[in-house]
Amino acid sequence: MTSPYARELEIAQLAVQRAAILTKRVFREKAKGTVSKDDASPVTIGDFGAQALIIAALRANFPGDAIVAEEEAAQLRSDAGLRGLIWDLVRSTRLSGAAEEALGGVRDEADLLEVLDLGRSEGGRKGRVWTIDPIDGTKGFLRGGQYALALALLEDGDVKVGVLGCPNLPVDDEAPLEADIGANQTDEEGRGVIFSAVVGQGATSRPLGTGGLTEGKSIRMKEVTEMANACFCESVESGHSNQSDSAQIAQKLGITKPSVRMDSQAKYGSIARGAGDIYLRLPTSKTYQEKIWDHAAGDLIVREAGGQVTDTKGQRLDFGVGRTLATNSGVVAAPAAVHGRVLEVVQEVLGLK
Ligand SMILES: Nc1ncnc2c1ncn2[C@@H]1O[C@H](COP(=O)(O)O)[C@@H](O)[C@H]1OP(=O)(O)O
Ligand SMILES: [Mg+2]
Ligand SMILES: [Mg+2]
Ligand SMILES: [Mg+2]
Repeated sequence: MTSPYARELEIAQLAVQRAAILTKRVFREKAKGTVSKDDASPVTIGDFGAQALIIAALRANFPGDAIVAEEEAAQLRSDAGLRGLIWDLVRSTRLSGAAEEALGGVRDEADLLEVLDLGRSEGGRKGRVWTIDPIDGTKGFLRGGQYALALALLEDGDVKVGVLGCPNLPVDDEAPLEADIGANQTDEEGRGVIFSAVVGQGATSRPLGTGGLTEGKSIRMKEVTEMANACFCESVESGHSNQSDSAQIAQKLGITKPSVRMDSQAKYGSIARGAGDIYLRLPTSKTYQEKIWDHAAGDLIVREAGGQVTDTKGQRLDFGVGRTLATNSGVVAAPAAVHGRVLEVVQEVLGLK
């Protein structure tokens, strides 16, 4: 008997692997087709292309499922030049060998727009919903830092399958955390990893390849025996997480090492394999609502690796209330044994208790 969600996991990983071939191609090109979105955040031809390829794979394999994805086609309808660039990339990106046969493709430019807009579901508490962040950490991607391709399956609001493709993290689960890597290191041998998890089945890492999936290794969070030696991760962007609050929290916890700053859900993957210990995301504004695609895959991968993930109020992240985590505030992810202590100090510093 195959285990639950085996097919979803396989297709999700292949879809992420194929889309990562595209984002890596875009990174190597000088012109990344960067445009600004309404909220002034950047989006590139890599974001659109990767989203189209991932949705095409879901459409071919799970046609009845809803999809909540970050990007939409609107900008491409009025910009034929940008649309053409993305179409060229999408039609020429494939996995090697038989793996490609399991994944559907995009037929033409009109289909490209249609596929991108399949990701406009409102999400919610009912049924199967995939959530996609084609490039999480676009700013990191542009800088030559960390970024992730994130894909998760929710069922009735709970994360059942999570996949994170991290093209610029070391394959080696034992490799130390790097604060930042130079753009010229992104293509070096030994980088590119996929983290994955299925609810109740643990978490795994494997090299990010270009064809079929290679064998995975089970990953676990590291046990924190002494808080002083714990290593915590946070955003590079001070607008995404309050770095002065986190410095105070670290100090109160007796943590002596400086935080490691990296972009994207690579932070969740890194703590899940014990390269780091704690991930804090502390609100910088009262009005910003975290998006479900920025957390769903990472949340499950960390929990399946022995971690606990809550918001700053101590509540589980609730992926069933729509496209955003409207009822949550920030993120506190840590090994289960020390999560309570970390949360206590977070609440002290943020004045929540
Ligand atoms: N004010 C904000 N607070 C928290 N996260 C934000 C904020 N603005 C944007 N983000 C999102 O944070 C994510 C990156 O997180 P990190 O800094 O940890 O890598 C991105 O998905 C980004 O969204 P966007 O995709 O719109 O840029
Ligand atoms: Mg994101
Ligand atoms: Mg994104
Ligand atoms: Mg974005």
